[in-house]
Amino acid sequence: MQKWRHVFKLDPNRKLSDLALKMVCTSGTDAVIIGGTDGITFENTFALLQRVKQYPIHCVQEISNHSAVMPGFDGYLIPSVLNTEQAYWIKGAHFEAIQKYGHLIPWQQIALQGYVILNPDAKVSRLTKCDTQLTPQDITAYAQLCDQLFRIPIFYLEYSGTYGKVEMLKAARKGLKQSRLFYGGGITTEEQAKDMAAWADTIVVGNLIYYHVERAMNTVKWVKETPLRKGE
Ligand SMILES: CC(C)=CCC/C(C)=C/CC/C(C)=C/CC/C(C)=C/CC/C(C)=C/CC/C(C)=C/CC/C(C)=C/COP(=O)(O)OP(=O)(O)O
Ligand SMILES: O=P(O)(O)OC[C@@H](O)CO
Ligand SMILES: [Mg+2]
Repeated sequence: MQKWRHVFKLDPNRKLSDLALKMVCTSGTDAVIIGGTDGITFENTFALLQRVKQYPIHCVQEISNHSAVMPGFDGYLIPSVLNTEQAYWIKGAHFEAIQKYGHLIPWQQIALQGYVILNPDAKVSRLTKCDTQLTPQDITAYAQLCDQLFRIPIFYLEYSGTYGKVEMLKAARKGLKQSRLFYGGGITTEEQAKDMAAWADTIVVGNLIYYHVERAMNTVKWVKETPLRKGE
């Protein structure tokens, strides 16, 4: 995870042809994340994991509900939503999962992600009732909260389904010292990929795989050829 520059996120609740899956897994991306907001079950997660396992690519699960928790992944990403008032999405679901699986949890393979979700129309925003009306100053403060106070290893700026604002990414970068900065949301063009890759350590591409897989393949090179800027 410390070296990831580009990753694809696959949704077990969406159809993907064998050819498209092969393209994703042999694209040169650094890892495949399996997860999504709704309709995620043990069965569809298991089926997708088995398909991805045919390829020599790191595959991690991003856990969004208890019933899909599954052994066999190379690692686990656990979201915690920072810009919600609902404690359940910050730590409540996590408490329940630990009560259920505590004795089985491979702690060394787990990383927490501090999410700030900024697209009000994404399913994940509606689910977690997050406050998306944030200023760049708010984003810098959330980044500091994540990094300096909570010491969470990943700060994830999430625009799922829509392309975000570079200014928000710059504001996040300002507040970070240790945490990695993930950006995900609406990347479809070379310019978008490069503009975000200049500020984020890791770029996550999801939806594009499902409607234009050839273009999604290009995002790997667009991101990887972009140098990372750490200051203005
Ligand atoms: C051996 C064994 C059993 C191994 C596993 C052990 C293990 C790792 C146990 C789990 C420990 C643990 C603490 C789990 C946490 C459980 C949990 C349910 C946490 C809550 C996570 C959370 C805040 C979910 C809310 C939704 C969310 C933030 C999802 C992240 C993914 C995301 C943002 C997807 C984007 O949404 P998408 O579906 O693409 O949306 P659009 O359709 O709108 O684009
Ligand atoms: O699906 P897109 O909009 O590419 O976003 C990627 C990822 O951040 C979703 O959780
Ligand atoms: Mg999605």
